[in-house]
Amino acid sequence: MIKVAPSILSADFANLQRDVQMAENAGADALHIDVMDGQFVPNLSFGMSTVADLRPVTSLMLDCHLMIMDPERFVGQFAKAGADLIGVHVESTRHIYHALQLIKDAGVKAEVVVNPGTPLSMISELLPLVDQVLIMTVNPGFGGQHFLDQMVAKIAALNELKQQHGYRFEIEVDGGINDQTVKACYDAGATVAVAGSYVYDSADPAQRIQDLKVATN
Ligand SMILES: O=C(CO)[C@H](O)[C@H](O)COP(=O)(O)O
Ligand SMILES: [Co+2]
Repeated sequence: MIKVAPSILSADFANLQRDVQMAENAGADALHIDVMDGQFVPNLSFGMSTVADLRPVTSLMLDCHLMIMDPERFVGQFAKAGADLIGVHVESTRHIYHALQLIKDAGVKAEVVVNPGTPLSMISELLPLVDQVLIMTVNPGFGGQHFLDQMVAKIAALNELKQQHGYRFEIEVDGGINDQTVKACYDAGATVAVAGSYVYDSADPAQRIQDLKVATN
């Protein structure tokens, strides 16, 4: 069964505590927090103060997906705010290895993220270091986009590398996840699924979290 990390990008920001606690009560495994700077992606969202405010209201693991340029400038502050895992895009910095080392030095789980157009060869040297790899299944920046089917082969290729070398990282997928696409990702080797609009744009978001789990059971 896949682990589910609802993305609060599609939550009601005026009722964020309610929407986070709903996810926790519904059996979510983590909370996905999309941080955008208007530079790396053409959108703005949350910062570290949102992470700090959410920390005391949930015991869910806080999975912070940084879609910002030169993320090494901020990883210390996100760790201090209460992040449990910090994801940085390989495309967002000249010093990705250093950024991941900074995350680990801060005592937080480290994740490398790859955009749809970025080949896995860009992250091969990083695989022994990371706790999680995030394969973007949409172009980053917005919720509610369509899943890119071509990414299923990329997930399978990453899982092949994982098995071949005995790596222990989790494989997360993000973008366009619903009860159909989650199964294709799970079958290809994904272990964690982010879902924003599928969960929060529903009349019964708690049921949707369960639906994702049932689809991969
Ligand atoms: O990183 C993201 C966008 O850049 C979001 O996590 C993702 O898009 C979730 O939204 P949805 O499930 O609606 O596609
Ligand atoms: Co995300």
